[in-house]
Amino acid sequence: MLKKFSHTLRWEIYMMKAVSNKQFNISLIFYAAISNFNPNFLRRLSATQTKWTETLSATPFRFNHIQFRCVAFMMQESGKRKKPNILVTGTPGTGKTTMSTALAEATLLRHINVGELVKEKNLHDGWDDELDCYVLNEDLVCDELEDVMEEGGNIVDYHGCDFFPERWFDYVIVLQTDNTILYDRLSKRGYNESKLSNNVECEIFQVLLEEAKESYPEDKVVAMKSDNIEDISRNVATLTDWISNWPIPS
Ligand SMILES: Nc1ncnc2c1ncn2[C@@H]1O[C@H](COP(=O)(O)OP(=O)(O)OP(=O)(O)O)[C@@H](O)[C@H]1O
Repeated sequence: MLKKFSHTLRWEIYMMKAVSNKQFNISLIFYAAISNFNPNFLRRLSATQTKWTETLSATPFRFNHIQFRCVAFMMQESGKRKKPNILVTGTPGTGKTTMSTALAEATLLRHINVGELVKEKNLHDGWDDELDCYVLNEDLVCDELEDVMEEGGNIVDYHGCDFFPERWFDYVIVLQTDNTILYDRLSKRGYNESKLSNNVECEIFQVLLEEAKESYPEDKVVAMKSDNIEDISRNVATLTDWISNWPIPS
């Protein structure tokens, strides 16, 4: 009896901490729901009724009324992020890494350079000689990022955007650069003629902007000019302002 009580109490303390830090996950939630909790504790947690109740009605779990509300509340809370996630995309050379680094310094958000991550963690299916780059494995990349994206507070930098889950991002920034400036930047990198013209054409036809508009709601997608240092400073200031005013969930 005493053993059961102390086990329950330990879980209650753990759950209270998890709830206040918003660090719970679905398995923990179900554990809570099917555990023998003190009704007062469950009542405290279930103060908020949510639309998750409809989802929960469809599950095979049999909850009592209080457990049901408790789980609904925690599921709703677990879907919220304390900090926004930002995707910075654009043709190679438009300045994604340069701007993301400066933005991460200004906001203390985490900068994730997907190209580097793919190399570092082997999240690819080998090297493409023709395109002169790794063939990214989208499933491996998404699996690798899922947990940190759920947490929030990430600046993801990649020259593609259509394979990430839409729900991950609060803002999608598409950097754009004047064609001749981009040509010069990519020549300095030593790109061969075919890679160079492919990328400049991609910029001329605004391929990344179209991809972003097709993959995310229009109000999340913003194009920003990135021709010179002043553009970077202005973009970083604008984004820092958005991030600091990003709604903290109640
Ligand atoms: N707004 C800018 N003004 C001046 N120079 C810039 C600007 N943005 C980037 N550069 C320069 O262009 C080069 C490419 O920048 P960067 O590596 O940030 O581009 P990227 O979009 O991240 O490229 P990739 O997709 O290949 O990683 C760097 O030498 C950087 O200093």
